[in-house]
Amino acid sequence: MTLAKIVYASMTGNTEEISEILEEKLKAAGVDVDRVEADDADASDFEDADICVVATYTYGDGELPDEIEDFHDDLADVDLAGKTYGVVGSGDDELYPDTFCTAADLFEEAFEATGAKKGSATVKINNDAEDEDVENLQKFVDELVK
Ligand SMILES: Cc1cc2nc3c(=O)[nH]c(=O)nc-3n(C[C@H](O)[C@H](O)[C@H](O)COP(=O)(O)O)c2cc1C
Repeated sequence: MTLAKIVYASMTGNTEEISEILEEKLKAAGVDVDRVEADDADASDFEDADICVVATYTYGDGELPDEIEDFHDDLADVDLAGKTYGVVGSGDDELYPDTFCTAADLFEEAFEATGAKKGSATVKINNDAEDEDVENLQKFVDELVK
């Protein structure tokens, strides 16, 4: 069976909820899911997954949250050739228009260096997921599993 691993960072709950939506939709598509908070995850965990997903908010001035920084940096040391990856970001496009979801962009760059194939365009969500975002997350999952 196909295994997806979702690693997420969330301070106030928006990204955690997004990761739960992703888990639910992947399971509905017949995929086994392992969803782990960044603090408890290691980049090498992705080595036994078929689909690798990161969901992260953006902090500071367009920065990675502290708790997912090591995970991000350690992706440079893993070989994910043959696997599919996808990234989802939560940010605030009104308060931080110039750095909206840039942590998600940093993960996309890191994944590109692992040899994994991008399964879907990065989904960027303004704070918590609304109906339109949930539809975009469904498309994201559909593309990752096909
Ligand atoms: C101090 C601070 C800095 C932030 N910086 C950014 C930023 O640079 N870019 C952005 O898109 N969002 C930024 N945000 C907004 C959060 O990423 C956004 O509220 C997100 O939904 C939080 O996710 P969470 O509920 O999973 O913690 C910032 C929030 C705080 C509190």
